[in-house]
Amino acid sequence: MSDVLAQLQRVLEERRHADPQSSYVASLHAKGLNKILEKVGEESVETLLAAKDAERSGDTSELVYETADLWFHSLVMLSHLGLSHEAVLAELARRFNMSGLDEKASRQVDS
Ligand SMILES: N=c1c2ncn([C@@H]3O[C@H](COP(=O)(O)OP(=O)(O)OP(=O)(O)O)[C@@H](O)[C@H]3O)c2ncn1[C@@H]1O[C@H](COP(=O)(O)O)[C@@H](O)[C@H]1O
Repeated sequence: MSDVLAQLQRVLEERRHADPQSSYVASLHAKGLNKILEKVGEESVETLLAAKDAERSGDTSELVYETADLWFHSLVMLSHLGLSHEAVLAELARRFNMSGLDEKASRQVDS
């Protein structure tokens, strides 16, 4: 499973130059950043609503589905701007062993 993101990244890169008529990802690239951001926003809201439903019902299947949509559209956004999931994974790795509370406190001292 760990190379799912790498495989998807390769497809997303190929789609940057593909025919928009033949590919959903290519059609998003062709429509431009605002359309991609609109989809990221839509999928964010759908994920929030699915999380509330999951808490209420105990059924998490819709939450997994919507989170996959959100991750997918976020990856399209990064790809559109010449970035990949690797930049995000590197940032998460950089944060290993860094308490979120300590990180927040260090920002408050800086500002
Ligand atoms: N993982 C995905 C993936 N997840 C979600 N989606 C699409 O994202 C869209 C989600 O938007 P909505 O739920 O809002 O559905 P919609 O109403 O059809 O969307 P809009 O018309 O409002 O834009 C749907 O069209 C889904 O099919 C995806 N489309 C593609 N991929 C991956 O990207 C690869 C390349 O896809 P193509 O570019 O289509 O070949 C595929 O092989 C997959 O691996």
